[in-house]
Amino acid sequence: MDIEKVNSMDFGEFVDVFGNVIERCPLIAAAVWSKRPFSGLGDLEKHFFAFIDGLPLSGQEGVLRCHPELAGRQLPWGRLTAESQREQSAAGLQNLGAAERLRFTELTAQYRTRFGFPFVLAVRLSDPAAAPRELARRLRCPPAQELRTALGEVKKICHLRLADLLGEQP
Ligand SMILES: NC(=O)NC1=NC(=O)NC1=O
Repeated sequence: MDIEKVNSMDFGEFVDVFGNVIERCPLIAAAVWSKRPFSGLGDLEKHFFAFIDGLPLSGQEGVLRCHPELAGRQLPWGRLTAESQREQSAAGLQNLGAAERLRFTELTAQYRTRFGFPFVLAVRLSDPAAAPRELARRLRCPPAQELRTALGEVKKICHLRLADLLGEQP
């Protein structure tokens, strides 16, 4: 899809297409539509990122809370969004060994207890085997720093999903 097609979309079409580039946050696409016309992928994602950056802390935490747990209970039951299902399956998280999955589950529970939102990682850009180590590392970060890190991962996921939709190299 080229940027001219994006700029020609009415509100409903735009939200249908871009409503899940930020996981389960169609409101962000609904707001970004007003910023058209876009000059390209970079301009489009700049507006998605700006919306997130402009949210109050409660809103930024809310965006993170809209993300499914990594390799969580939802994965085998297919209750993830199509994008998350694709990303998490491709990352091979469901292939974690029993011991790894148990450690990962324990760490994600500790993470959510400490920060109040799920551990978010752009799995397409990470080595899934390193995910438990990355989770253990981030678990020790100060909350304000971890919020910024987690939102950075949301932006990476957004970039990848936008690149897919526009048929561009991520
Ligand atoms: N909690 C998460 O990190 N979720 C996800 N990361 C991805 O790359 N896709 C997801 O669904």
